[in-house]
Amino acid sequence: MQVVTSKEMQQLDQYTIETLGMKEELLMENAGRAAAGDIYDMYPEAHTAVIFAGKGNNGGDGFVIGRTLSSLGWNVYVYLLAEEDALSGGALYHKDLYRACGLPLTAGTGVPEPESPEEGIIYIDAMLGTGIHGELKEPFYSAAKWLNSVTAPVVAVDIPTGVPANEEELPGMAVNADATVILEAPTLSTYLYPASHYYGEIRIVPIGVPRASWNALDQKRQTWDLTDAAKSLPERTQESHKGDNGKGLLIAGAYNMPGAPAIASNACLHAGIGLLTTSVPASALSAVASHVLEATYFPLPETEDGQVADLQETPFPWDGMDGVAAGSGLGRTESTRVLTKRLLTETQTPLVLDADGLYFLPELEAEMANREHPLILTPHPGEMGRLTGLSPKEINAERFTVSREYARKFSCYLVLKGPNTIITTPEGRQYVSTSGSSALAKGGSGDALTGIVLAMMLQGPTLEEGVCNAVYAHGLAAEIAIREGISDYSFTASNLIDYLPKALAFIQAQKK
Ligand SMILES: NC(=O)C1=CN([C@@H]2O[C@H](COP(=O)(O)OP(=O)(O)OC[C@H]3O[C@@H](n4cnc5c(N)ncnc54)[C@H](O)[C@@H]3O)[C@@H](O)[C@H]2O)[C@@H](O)CC1
Ligand SMILES: Nc1ncnc2c1ncn2[C@@H]1O[C@H](COP(=O)(O)OP(=O)(O)O)[C@@H](O)[C@H]1O
Ligand SMILES: [K+]
Repeated sequence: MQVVTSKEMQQLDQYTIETLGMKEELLMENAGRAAAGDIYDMYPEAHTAVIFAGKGNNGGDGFVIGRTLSSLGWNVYVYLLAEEDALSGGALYHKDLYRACGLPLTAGTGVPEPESPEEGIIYIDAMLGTGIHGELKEPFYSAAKWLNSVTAPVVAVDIPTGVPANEEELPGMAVNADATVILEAPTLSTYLYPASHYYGEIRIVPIGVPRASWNALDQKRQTWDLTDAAKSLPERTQESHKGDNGKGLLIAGAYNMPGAPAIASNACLHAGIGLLTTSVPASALSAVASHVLEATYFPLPETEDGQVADLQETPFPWDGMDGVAAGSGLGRTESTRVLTKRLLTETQTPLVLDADGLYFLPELEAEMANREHPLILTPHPGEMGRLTGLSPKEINAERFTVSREYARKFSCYLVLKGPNTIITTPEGRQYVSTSGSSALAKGGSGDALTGIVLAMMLQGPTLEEGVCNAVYAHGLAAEIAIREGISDYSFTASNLIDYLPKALAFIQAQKK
């Protein structure tokens, strides 16, 4: 599923109408019909739709939805928040058709009187869609406020009115929908927070935009969902041996941080790696090994307090590896800086850096730029802030743009974590993972992700797909755990590791 900006959506629309010759009214008919069908299925007990329509195309969709739901047996009322003569194009055509069908319409700039709550009423927000600019003006401001006060379900068409489509700051007022029926493709704000909270349940309906229109659009941003994971996750062959499934080296931890390497190692092993060597400061080894039986170990020299030390001459076994991951729990000492520099310059395989492994990168930009082998960085917004000099708030407001600029600048794969983690390739292709749960907002979740990325990037089929699958499976494991009754209070990275086998089995089952 492609993810677009409002401008890209307009280009798609324009190509379909002007170049391919599909009538605007027909495209709107398709859109409204698809949305109405979805709303009808979503609320089998409902019998009445109260639709708030604007004067643009979002309002035009509202008239089609009204007419369609009426044909399906519902009572419908449209409140047009504009004078009737303000409409033009497809919206005017569908308003006239709605009226010609004898269906009720109130036009003007007032907001309807509040009604007593009644079972079976659905409010539909078809006021503004991707055409919004800036703060909501009247009468939409009051109408949005009014819709936010009703107890009945509110379904937004395409975008909740007031929410910008792109990476813009949320205005003071927006419709807080229970569900949003997105037409054809989601826009950026669907996957940006806090904007995404306003969407409620996300439902995406195809509206029949021809493939030719999509092919003409130069855009490289999409979701990564169950279908993508199932399609790309390679089948394990009967005759494979451990060497075929990737040999990885994980460098992590300290005497007082044995959890990070233990979690990352277990996650890596459960995500399918053939052979794992875990490298931890010597005094942490027995604690880690007692939790991870399947790894082999490469102890690191350490300081008196059990942190990595003096790694300048350490003969790391990376020559025999297919991939290396480093960072979690290493600390931010000079030794970590030395290690990070050696990793960037000496490893001849894909390299994953996370947590403390990201800390010294602003001092090692030349080494990053000169690196010839794939580099995969997995920062959370705080770490991304350190890499870019921006605040986490600024990062989250422009997650797509910030990730793309950084990944292209340093030719790296960037996994910007958070709800709807974004994976960006060195060429600027972007994937938004649709899996995840707020249960993951706990120490250790990131360590688990590092391990899963190390394992899955080595499974392929390409590194890009492997990294996307790692992020997807990580989020799905948390979702399944919550679905099966684990409280999001209690959920830990250990639960995530326990549920990873179910998540992978679920993805594999979709292949059948
Ligand atoms: N792109 C596509 O492929 C399709 C889009 N359709 C619909 O078209 C919508 C976009 O339509 P439009 O471009 O006409 O735009 P909208 O219907 O979102 O709104 C445009 C109107 O809102 C006003 N407006 C903008 N910002 C405002 C603010 N802050 N306060 C008050 N009024 C404001 C503008 O002056 C303009 O009159 C989509 O969201 C979707 O619902 C569908 O009809 C068909 C297919
Ligand atoms: N609210 C949330 N919704 C979905 N995923 C989340 C949420 N909060 C955190 N995550 C995920 O959990 C992981 C946390 O990683 P990180 O912040 O590095 O944690 P730590 O370093 O403590 O292990 C990331 O994969 C992130 O995407
Ligand atoms: K809307």
